[in-house]
Amino acid sequence: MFKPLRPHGSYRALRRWLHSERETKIGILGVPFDKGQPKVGVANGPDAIRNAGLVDQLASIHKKINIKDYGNVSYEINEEIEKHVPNMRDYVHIASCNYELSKNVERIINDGRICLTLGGDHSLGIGTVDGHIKAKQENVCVLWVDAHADLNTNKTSSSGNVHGMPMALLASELSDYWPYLPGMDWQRPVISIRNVAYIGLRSVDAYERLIIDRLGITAFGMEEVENYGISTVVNMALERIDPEARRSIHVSFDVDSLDSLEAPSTGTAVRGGLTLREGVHIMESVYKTGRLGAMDLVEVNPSIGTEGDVKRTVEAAIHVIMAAFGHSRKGLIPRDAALPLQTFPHQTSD
Ligand SMILES: NC(=[NH2+])NCCC[C@H](N)C(=O)O
Ligand SMILES: [Mn+2]
Ligand SMILES: [Mn+2]
Repeated sequence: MFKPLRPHGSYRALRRWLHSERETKIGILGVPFDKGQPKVGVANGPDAIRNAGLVDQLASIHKKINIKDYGNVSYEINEEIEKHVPNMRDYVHIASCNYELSKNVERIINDGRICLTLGGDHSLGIGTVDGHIKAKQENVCVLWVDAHADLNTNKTSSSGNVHGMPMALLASELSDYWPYLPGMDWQRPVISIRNVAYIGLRSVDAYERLIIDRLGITAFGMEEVENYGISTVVNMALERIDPEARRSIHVSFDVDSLDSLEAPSTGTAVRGGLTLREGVHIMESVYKTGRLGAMDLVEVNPSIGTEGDVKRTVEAAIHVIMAAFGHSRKGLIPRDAALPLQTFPHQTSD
């Protein structure tokens, strides 16, 4: 079925490879952006995650983790975009911020790092997927882990919130459904929807459902997670979007994919979602492929809920990120260390 990138050798060698320390270079990018949805607070997501100790925790996974924090993306309003686009709130901000974001993501990946983008709302997926594809010359597939499909166009959206639209802007099959978007010429509808899979869906608008069915989009909703189990679901998703196991994987992880009991501090929480264990399982599976190219962790809103809710949500986000970069619930074998058996006291021979 699904073939992880691995050295040749025995099953034991493969197991060892999967559960040992692996050189991992990470570039962290914060996007304190909230204009893709109406609630205040989500712009503080990146700093809430950093302040909870993200970098130290990542560094503690093992010694071969190399982390560089590139800080937060800042952008200036592109004055030439005076045109607004119907039913896209704060369009000018969306276009300007994602332009900077795409360039930053492209640069971080070209620096040889896996780009970890901390949101901010999910409209930033426009820039991160675009930058990833530019850096990898198109050879990218996307796993969109979300309660929502984020597949509305400005004609189908009932909210006008652009965080409900990024996938529709990225998909080449939907390019004819958009009007000309001033200031977005850098953004090509870069990816075929055949290279995209959803996991976690449970709040899908009518037109989004129509598009998913018409285009035959790979979509594993909560029902499929129940029917097959998360392990089979991730393997099937990767098999569909990356059958030859050679693409760079982009995971866009909306924290609202998790059940609202696990991640209450988010703008559009939906009950009945993934457990934290399932979220972690998804990222462990992606890590094992060795082909994670970029990950977004979006929609953490520290202004929603109690202090305890915020803490739980941020911790959940960090668990999911840790799994993506090699933290193993089984424990890791130090790659170079030989077992110092002679030093175990119970093994001395008398
Ligand atoms: N990234 C998100 N949380 N998106 C929620 C989208 C909700 C709804 N489908 C809309 O278009 O407004
Ligand atoms: Mn969502
Ligand atoms: Mn989303």
